Amino acid sequence: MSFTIPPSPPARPNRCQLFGPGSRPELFEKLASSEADVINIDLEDSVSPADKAQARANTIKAINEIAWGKKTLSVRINGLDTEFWYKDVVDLMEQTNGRLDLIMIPKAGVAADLYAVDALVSSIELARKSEKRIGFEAIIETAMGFANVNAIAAASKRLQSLHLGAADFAASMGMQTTGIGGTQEGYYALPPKDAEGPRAPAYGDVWHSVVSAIVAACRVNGVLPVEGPFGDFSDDDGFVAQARRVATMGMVGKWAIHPKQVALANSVFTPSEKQVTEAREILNAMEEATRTGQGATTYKGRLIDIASIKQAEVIVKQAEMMGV
Ligand SMILES: CCC(=O)SCCNC(=O)CCNC(=O)[C@H](O)C(C)(C)COP(=O)(O)OP(=O)(O)OC[C@H]1O[C@@H](n2cnc3c(N)ncnc32)[C@H](O)[C@@H]1OP(=O)(O)O
Ligand SMILES: O=CC(=O)O
Ligand SMILES: [Mg+2]
Repeated sequence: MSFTIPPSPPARPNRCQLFGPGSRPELFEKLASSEADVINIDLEDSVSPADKAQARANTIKAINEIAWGKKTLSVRINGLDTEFWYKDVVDLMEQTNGRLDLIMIPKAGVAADLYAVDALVSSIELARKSEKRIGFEAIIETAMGFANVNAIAAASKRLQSLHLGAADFAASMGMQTTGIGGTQEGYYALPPKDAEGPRAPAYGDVWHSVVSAIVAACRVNGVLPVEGPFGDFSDDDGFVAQARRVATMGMVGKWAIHPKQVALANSVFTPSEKQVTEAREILNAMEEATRTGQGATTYKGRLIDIASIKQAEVIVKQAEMMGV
């Protein structure tokens, strides 16, 4: 271990974040009664420019009037290149009753984007003598955000989670696709021309490098790494495959852009009984090994050692936090 110990991320479940446009108030009660851990009311790209002011007013009313229970409540503000964002922040903070938990900053490109929002939020909190400190979420969804992900992850003490926004990311990177998340038709390799057997395409994971960069930046800075949208809500298997891939890579949750995706995300990001049992058995086996002076032993025919304790603890801690 380095002499520098990374901070721990917030200890709250973040398996699924359900989004709904601020311009569709008929959805708000449905967001509140869903099984998602986090609710994101959107003022950005799901709201047309003509509806921005009304969506903001709807959102403020909903924060104040709806019973959100134990949910983490977040609002995605407009980008820092727009005329809307400052008023999103000011009105949300001045006109709500303290129930708002997080502000989500889209298209974060440089650390100073978070600094700017932090300065505004801090000033409003000071003026209002507010005891609660609003947290931030930020989306990595541009080439610039990808290039600066480590600085962004370290930019503000308010930052609680970093997200991959596949749609804007694809556009910003000039990727040849209109698909939002998941396996992309053009990203495949073929076996060599003279290899034996059928020449079936093997699809690769086009999001792998940015997911990996986000996870590492988050883990260094005590921030939760979260996967963004999967646009084709008719494809449950595709959603689950994408979610399982990023869960295996270290992400803790995924967005739902339709209510049918909530249970899918919750099932992937809640450790299964089998995983938890296995993790506990590994911890027991290592306890026994330590008692007999061994650093390494075998479990189900495979090597486990002191590093296995840390791996197993990740799963046990997740399970304890989620009450499973
Ligand atoms: C892509 C990049 C991004 O930035 S993603 C993040 C921003 N986007 C969003 O917030 C979009 C969120 N989703 C939506 O607006 C809608 O789900 C879309 C995809 C447009 C589909 O809406 P709609 O045609 O009403 O769906 P549906 O008829 O299949 O609905 C079935 C029942 O579920 C409800 N529903 C729908 N969407 C939500 C939602 N987001 N949250 C909660 N409930 C939702 C519908 O009202 C409908 O309910 P009921 O069965 O009539 O009672
Ligand atoms: O904001 C999300 C995205 O995919 O773009
Ligand atoms: Mg986006």
